[in-house]
This record gives sequence, C-alpha cells and structure tokens, in this order.
Amino acid sequence: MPKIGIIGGSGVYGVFEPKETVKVHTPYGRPSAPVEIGEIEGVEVAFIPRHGKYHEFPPHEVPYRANIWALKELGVERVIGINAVGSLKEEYKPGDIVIIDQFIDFTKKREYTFYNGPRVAHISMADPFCPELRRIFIETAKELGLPVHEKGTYICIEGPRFSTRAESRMFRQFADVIGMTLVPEVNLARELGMCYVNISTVTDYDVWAEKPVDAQEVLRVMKENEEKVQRLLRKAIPKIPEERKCGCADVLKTAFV
Ligand SMILES: CSC[C@H]1O[C@H](OP(=O)(O)O)[C@H](O)[C@@H]1O
Ligand SMILES: Nc1ncnc2[nH]cnc12
Repeated sequence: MPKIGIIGGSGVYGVFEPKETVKVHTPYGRPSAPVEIGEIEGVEVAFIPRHGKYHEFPPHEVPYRANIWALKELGVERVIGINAVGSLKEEYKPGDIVIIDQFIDFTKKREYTFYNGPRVAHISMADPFCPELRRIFIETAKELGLPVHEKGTYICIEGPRFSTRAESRMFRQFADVIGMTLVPEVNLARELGMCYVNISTVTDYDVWAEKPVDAQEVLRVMKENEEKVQRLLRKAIPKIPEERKCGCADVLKTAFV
C-alpha cells in the first residue's frame, strides 16, 4: 500500500509510469481521476492530478474531499501537494520553488470539512504543514542547488478568475504567493491525520507587477520547471522515513467537541 500520495497541480498530470490505476469511489464521489500507483526511486507512491487528467476541473470544482479520502483509503499517510503560484513579492521569482509554511484563506464556497455533524471537529491550523516533510524537501532542494524559499505565505483565492490590480496590491501586504487550490486540500488532509507538504513553483508575477497573468503563461512556465520538481521528488522521497515522528496524526486527539 502506498504511504505517500502526490497531488499534481496545473501542468503536472503524471509523475511516473503507473504500474496500476485504481478507480476509487468515496462517500464524496469520485476523485479528479483514477488514482495512479507507481514508484519513485523504489518507493511506492499514489498520484492524482488535481484538475483531472485533461485539466477538466476548475479550482472551485476540484473534488477535494474525494481526492483526500481516496488517498487515505489507499493507505496514504503523507500528501505532497504540487502547485503553480503567482508571486506577490519581487524576491519570489518565476522558476523559484517555495516550501509553503502558512496560508490565508480567501476562498468563498467550498466543502471545507469532513465533519459536518453530528461529529464536530475543530482542527488546529497554527502550523498547517508537516514539519518533518518540510525539512526534508527544504534540505533536498538546497542539496540540488534549486532556487528554494524555505518559507512563504500562500493566499488562496476562489478563482477561477485571476485577481484585479487592487486585490493583488492588497494581497501582497500579507502574503508572498497566490494560488487557487491549497484550501481546502491542506485542511482536509489534516482532518484525517495525514501529513501535508506543499511544493509551490512560481510561474508569474501577479498583476501588481503590471503585466496581467494568463493561464497559458502559467502552464508554459510550469512545464519549463517540471524537471526541477521531478528531480526534487526523486531525491527527497527516498529520504522520507517509514515511521512518522511529526505528530501530524495527533491533531485529532484534541479536536473533537
Ligand atoms: C492554470 S492557471 C491557474 C490555476 O493554476 C494553479 O493551479 P494549481 O494550484 O492546481 O497548480 C492555480 O491555483 C489555478 O488553479
Ligand atoms: N497569479 C496567479 N493568481 C492565482 N493563481 C495562480 N496560479 C499561478 N499563478 C497565479
């Protein structure tokens, strides 16, 4: 059973030659695509393309709950989310990798929880990302000489439209990068006691920097940078220890009312 799951974002629709493809049905419907099972450097890994194999789900329609549930059902304990993001700060340059450490939720109407009652849970989100996985990915990116930011605050907007100039100028006062999909993916993984790490690749300067971003540019830059992300995955995944010592599973102990 794969203990590691990867959710690929825009431009990342596969990360290995699958050995098997599994159709999973969940209480929340089907995931974005059948789950691919394969190996990265000898480690069994499950993969879901967040927007579907042919990018048919816009960010506000991604079946986030089904994706996380499906991975959990297959035995996944650790989720690696890969995202394309716009930059809100000069120093976060197109091509840079950001191992996100905080987020701000500006989404509006998504399914945010598995606990809609009668079971009620309030999960701590002070530190949303797995410290053990963050450390491994930061160290490995540095070893590989990749342009990496150890921290970054991701603001998640509802989409599917990009921001206005006024919004972008406001967002850059309190976040470093912008995207449309981190929430509720990270919340949901945490609600099931899974570890979650986010590897964001900067694809553009958001519209505060004058030139309006477009989807084609995001996909083009992400394709150019896919090789960096692949190298990072290949080198980091074998370093992930079998047993978790991070405490991500413990958040559930004190969450229920
Ligand atoms: C294709 S442009 C906007 C699209 O790209 C990002 O996707 P992901 O986070 O899945 O890599 C952004 O969040 C939007 O969904
Ligand atoms: N500028 C941007 N705004 C929102 N989502 C993005 N994904 C990639 N670039 C983006």
